[in-house]
Order: sequence, then structure tokens, then C-alpha cells
Amino acid sequence: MSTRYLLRDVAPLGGEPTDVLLADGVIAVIGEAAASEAGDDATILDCHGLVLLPGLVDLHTHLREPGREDAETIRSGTRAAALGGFTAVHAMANTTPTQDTAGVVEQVWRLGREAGWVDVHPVGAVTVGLEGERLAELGAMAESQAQVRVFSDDGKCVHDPVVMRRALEYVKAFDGVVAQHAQEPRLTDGAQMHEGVVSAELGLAGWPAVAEEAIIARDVLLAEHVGSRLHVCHLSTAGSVEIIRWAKSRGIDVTAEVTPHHLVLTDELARGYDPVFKVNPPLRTQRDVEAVRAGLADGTIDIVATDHAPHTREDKDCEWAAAAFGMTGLETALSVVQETMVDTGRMTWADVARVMSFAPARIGRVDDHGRPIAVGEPANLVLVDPAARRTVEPEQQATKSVNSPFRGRDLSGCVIATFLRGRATVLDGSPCDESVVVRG
Ligand SMILES: NC(=O)N[C@@H](CC(=O)O)C(=O)O
Ligand SMILES: [Zn+2]
Ligand SMILES: [Zn+2]
Repeated sequence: MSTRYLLRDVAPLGGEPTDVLLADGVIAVIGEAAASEAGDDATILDCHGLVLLPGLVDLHTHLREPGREDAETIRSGTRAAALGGFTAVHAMANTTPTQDTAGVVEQVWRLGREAGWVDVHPVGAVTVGLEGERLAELGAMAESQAQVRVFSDDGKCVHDPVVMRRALEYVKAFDGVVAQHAQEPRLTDGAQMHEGVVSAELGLAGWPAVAEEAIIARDVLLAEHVGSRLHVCHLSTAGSVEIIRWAKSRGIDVTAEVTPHHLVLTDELARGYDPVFKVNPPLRTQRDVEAVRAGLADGTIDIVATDHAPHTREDKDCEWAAAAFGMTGLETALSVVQETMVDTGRMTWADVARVMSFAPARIGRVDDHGRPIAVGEPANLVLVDPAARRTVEPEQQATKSVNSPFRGRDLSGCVIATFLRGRATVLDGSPCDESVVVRG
């Protein structure tokens, strides 16, 4: 028997407070009748001051399984996702073995189901082994149980324009999308951080903005030419925002994501040579930060995606040049978006629902997430306390890795509860390990 939850005095999308009853996996009643229809066995949550959002959907998560279970497993990464308010994540393809066959994506999909924390949608590789040469079996992955719709060689760029063109053409058959890691490899050979004043001062090899912008410009034109849809991963420069704005004004079917870290952190942080700030694409300048915030606020950038990239201490606690690229993000993403976009008055909670749930679900063609908060809809939801504050302690997080760039920072906003089809995966800010295990 499934538990019923009565959310009293909750603010859907930050609007007028009301009562919401979750029963049988769906939103059963909204409004005054919720209390009377709850029955005696419902768990009552006093939600005064809390915001109710559709469960967050991450289009870009690295779960590391199979292959690097020392950094993250599907179980640990999805538990972290639930704590961050997510009900669905897209698991990136740069695993070992690569997620480039129906067999591997089905394995990831199945392990996600068994873990039970969020729905795991595997991303399929565009090319075999992410090598950029031969197309992977895109059709077989799309038709597999995992029903892959998002394809990406993330970590590597599909740099050969002919291969990119073929991929864009191919995925049209099953309404898929190519998510490009936009990085011209020849312009970033050996690059360590953003190319600019700071890299020159530190003597670290620079990664010019044009390496990202050149690929985005090429790809929006390719997408227009073949009439396909394109998604741009973790866009990071002011120029990239301009190109996407131009492409959209031309009617090109392109979408773009920004990470929480690119909304707030800059290349100045490299001055301490702490590799926790080493990431791909690199942290840029304050001007770029302003531009991506403006682009997110005006809809040029469609979504926020975490690019949660856990790495072991061995791979991160070394000198800058030897360290791996990437930072964790699932458990801090919503707070960073609140601080940079909501607390600054640039976005409403309804906008947050758009960029972290509705739009990513649509881009990934995930039908049962990113739904409106309405009677009869699946109860994939997150309850947020915007007034709460907490200090980020990576050792206390659910992710197996501690490479959070927000260590020691005081962040606003806390996830109080997460519901996956009406079942609480998080309650009182803590993971519901029993409910997940019982479900098996
Ligand atoms: N973002 C990163 O810095 N690293 C990612 C790969 C990627 O997203 O490019 C990883 O897999 O570690
Ligand atoms: Zn990437
Ligand atoms: Zn990534």
C-alpha cells in the first residue's frame, strides 16, 4: 500500500499557498478538499513557507558506473540526486565500457531502476568509444529498453563535421538529440584553464573562448542545414550566448544548458592552484558569468544542468596540471540557482521549474517528469525551503566524491522532501533509505 501525503499550506511554483494530497502515486487533490479526502492514514507535512516544484530533471550527470565505481556508483549518485531534489537524471556516456551499445545502456537503465532513487535515463555515445570516428549503434540504443533519446560524446567533442552531420541526420528518425560538448580539440590541446589574464599570470596553458564558440557556430549551422535538433552542453562564454541567441532568432532548433558553477564561479579561483576548480569547460570571467545569467533569465539558455562530475581524491588531489577535470554538483545545484537567479530577483520559482524540470524533460523526451503541478499528474515533486541556510560539507554529502567547489560555503535553500511517483525518497532533508530498499 502506498503512503498518502498531505502537504499543508504549500506554495506550488512559489504561488498562493494551498493544500496538496499525494495518493496512489499521483497528485490526487489540490485545494481545500485535500484535507478532508486525505483519510486517517495520510502523513501530514506542515509546509508553511515551503515551495513545491516539479521534481528536477538533470540532463547531464556523470554516474561513473560502469567502470569508476570508486568515484561514484549509480546507487550513490542517484541518492545524491534525490537529495538535490531530482527525480530523473540523464547518465552521461563516458563510462568504461562506454555507453555505446544497447547492452550497456540497458545495464545502466536497469541498475537505476534497482537503486530506486530517481529515474535514470542513459545518454548514448554518438561515436564508438567516444573516438569521434564511427557512429555508435544509435538506433539500437533508441529501441532498447532504455529508450535513449539523448546522444553525446561528452568529455570529447564530435569534432569531425561529417560525423556530426551524420549523427544529426540519424537521430531525426527517433526524435533524438545530439548533445555536443563544444570544444575544438586543436585549439585546446593541453589547455588547463580559461585563456585570459589569469592564465597568463599563472603560466597555465589557456583555453580560449573561441574553441567553444567556433564549434557552437558550426553546429547550429549544421543543425539548420539538416533540419535536426541540437543541444549544447555546459555553455560557458558570453560569445556562446550571443551565437545561441542569433541561432534561435533564425528559427534553428537549438537548446543550450549552463551549469550552476558557471553561473557563479570565475577563473580568479585558479589563483590558489586548487584543482577542485579545474573543470571542463573552464571557469570563465565575471563578464561571462553575467552573460550566462542574462542568457538564462531571457530564455536564450534553456536549462540548468549539473554536469555532476565526481572524481576520486587520487584523481583530484594532485598538482593542477595532473588533476582530472570536473566538479560535483547534484546536491548544491538548486541552491546555486536560487542564490544567483531567484534571490537576485532575476527569476521566479516558476522560472526555476522551467529551467530545471519542464525544459530538460522536454529536451530529453522524458514524458512523466517535468509535468505541471495538476490533479492526475504523476507525483514527481520536490519541496524546497528557500529560507533555510546550510554549509556545504562534501564529506557529509551522499555522492562518493568530495570534489565540490562549494566546500565551506554557506548556501541558501534546502531540499526538504523529494517524491518519486508519490513515494518519498527524501523526507525532512534526509534520504529515505528504507522506503527505497523496501521497494527493491
Ligand atoms: N566536466 C568535466 O570537467 N568533466 C567531465 C566531462 C565533461 O563534462 O566534459 C567528466 O566526465 O569528468
Ligand atoms: Zn562536457
Ligand atoms: Zn559532462
